[in-house]
Amino acid sequence: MTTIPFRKMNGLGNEIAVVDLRQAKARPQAVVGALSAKAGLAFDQAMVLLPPKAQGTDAFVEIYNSDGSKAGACGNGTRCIADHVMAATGRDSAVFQTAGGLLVCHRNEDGSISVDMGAPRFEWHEIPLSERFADTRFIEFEVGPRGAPVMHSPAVVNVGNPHVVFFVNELEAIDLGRIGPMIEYHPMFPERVNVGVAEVVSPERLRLKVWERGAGLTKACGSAACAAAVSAARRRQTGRSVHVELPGGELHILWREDDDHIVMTGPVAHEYDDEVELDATPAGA
Ligand SMILES: N[C@H](CCC[C@H](N)C(=O)O)C(=O)O
Repeated sequence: MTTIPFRKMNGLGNEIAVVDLRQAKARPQAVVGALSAKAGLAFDQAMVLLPPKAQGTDAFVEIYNSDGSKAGACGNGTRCIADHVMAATGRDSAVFQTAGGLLVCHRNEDGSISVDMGAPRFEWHEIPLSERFADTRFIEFEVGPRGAPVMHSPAVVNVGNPHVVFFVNELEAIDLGRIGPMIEYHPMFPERVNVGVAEVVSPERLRLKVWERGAGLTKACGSAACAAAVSAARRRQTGRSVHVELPGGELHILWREDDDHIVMTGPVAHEYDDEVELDATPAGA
């Protein structure tokens, strides 16, 4: 029987389980399966730290949604693992590598954590979108009984993971719990997609709610906040520095002009430490 410690955290209510396997010999999938089966634990994402593969990084990170699918980015989860690593090293910076690229993190004077999420990607194949829809001008979805508000002409962007962002005049009119899965699984998105619905409050402020790929409605989604901020700025509806209000709280997003990188800043919360039991001896132990 192998026991693996984990740390339960959250980023604005986005439920995160942090598992540090840099010194442990255990298969990430087995650990995530044990976390999913653990009574009383609910998480949106599990952030699994593995031994670093690149010089100058603290860990290679695998990101698992609650449905077991893997993701290339998780903004809220990255702030959580940065807090975990900085608490252990005593440094105020941390660097991670994921399938989506490098994530450079630092702690600010006020205790918040900033993450350089890299540059956004907009090309059809980078989102990715299906070639079947290459001549599509825009995506339109009926979102309620006939005549109800229809969302259309969304933005699509990859910030390490795929996002589609609809801009609406009244966020409350959209039943994202109902239409989120319809869009997440739409054939236009061969790797599925995170679905954001945003309302522009001012040139410096957005309101956003998110249906997450592989996790459903969450209280906050850092990468979706990045996607919405970049999309609003591209449409000249906001500037490049915006506050994004999510159901769980507020993030600041800066889309830098000089290097095109997106910097997300926000809080983290450490809830408790616990452990999970792994049945069989891990392969390669
Ligand atoms: N559901 C996302 C991963 C987690 C994103 C979110 N929790 C965040 O804070 O960015 C995906 O499958 O791409």
